[in-house]
Amino acid sequence: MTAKLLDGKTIAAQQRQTLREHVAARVAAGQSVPGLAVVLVGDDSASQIYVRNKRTACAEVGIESTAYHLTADTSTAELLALLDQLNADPRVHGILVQLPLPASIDTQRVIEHIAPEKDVDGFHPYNLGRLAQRRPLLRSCTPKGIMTLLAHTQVELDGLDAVIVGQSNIVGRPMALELLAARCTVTICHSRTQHLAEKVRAADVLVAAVGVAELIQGDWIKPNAIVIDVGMNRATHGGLCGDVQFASALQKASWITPVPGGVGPMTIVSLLENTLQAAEYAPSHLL
Ligand SMILES: Nc1nc2c(c(=O)[nH]1)N[C@@H](CN(C=O)c1ccc(C(=O)N[C@@H](CCC(=O)O)C(=O)O)cc1)CN2
Repeated sequence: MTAKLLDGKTIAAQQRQTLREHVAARVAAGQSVPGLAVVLVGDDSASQIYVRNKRTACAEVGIESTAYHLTADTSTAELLALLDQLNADPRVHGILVQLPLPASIDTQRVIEHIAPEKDVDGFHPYNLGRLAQRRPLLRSCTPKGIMTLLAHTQVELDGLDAVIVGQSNIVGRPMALELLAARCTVTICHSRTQHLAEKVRAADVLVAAVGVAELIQGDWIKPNAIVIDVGMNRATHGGLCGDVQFASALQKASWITPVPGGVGPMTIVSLLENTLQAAEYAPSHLL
C-alpha cells in the first residue's frame, strides 16, 4: 500500500484564491480592507522567514499587513504598550506576535494582552476556552489547518482513535480539542509517556508535533492510518524532515502529509482566514 499525499501547498493555494475573492467582494461592498499587525521581536532567522511568508500571503489575498520589528532587548512592558496601541486601532483587525519571543519577555502576559477578538493566532485563553466548550471563535492556526486537511480526506472522523504526539500550547493541546470536537477519542502523548510505539500503533489519526526528527517509525503506524506530520526539523543532509519517518510511513498509511508542503502552508492560510473572520466580526462602529 502507498499512502495518498495530503498536499497542503496545493490546498492552501486554492484557499487563498477563495479568500482573495471574499476580500475583494468585501471591499467592493464598501467595507474596510482587513488589516493584520505582524509583530516580530528579535532576530530569529526562522521567525523572520515565517513573518515574511505571512506578509506575502496577506498581500496575495488583499489583506493589509503592517510589520512591527522590535529589537531583542525590548521589554515586556514596551511590547504590552505596543499591543495597547494595536488593540485600540480600528484599522487593525488581527494581531500576530510571532513566537518564540526572546526569553526575557513574559510570553503568556503578551498573549493574554491581545484583545481576544483580534487574536488571529487563537492562543488567548478566551479563544482556547471557547474551543474547549465547542463554541470556537478564532481557532489556533496549525490545528485549524490540520482539520481542513483532514476534511480533504473525506474520512468520517466520528469515533476514530486519534493520537497526538506533543503537548504544546500552540499545537498539541488545541489539536486535541479540535479532534475531540470532531468526536474522536483523543490521546495526547508527551515526553513522560510510556510505551509510545504502542500508543501510536492504536492511532487511526496520528498527529506528530513533537519536534524530534523522524522519531516515529513507519512500523509504528497502524495500517490505513491518517498521518499528519507537524514536525519541521533540520535533517542530517541539510534539508527539512518531519517527526515521522516518511518513506516507511508512506507504506502503511492511507493519507500522509509531506514535510515541507503539508501542514506549514495550511498554518499560514488559516491565519489569513482568521484575519478575515476577525474583520467580519469587528463591531461596525469600529469599521
Ligand atoms: N505567532 C505564531 N508563532 C508561531 C506559529 C504560529 O502559528 N503563530 N507557528 C510556528 C511557525 N510558523 C508560523 O508562524 C510556521 C512554520 C512553518 C511554516 C511553513 O510553511 N513551512 C514550510 C517550510 C518552510 C521552510 O522551508 O523552512 C512547509 O512546511 O512547507 C509556516 C508557518 C512557530 N511560531
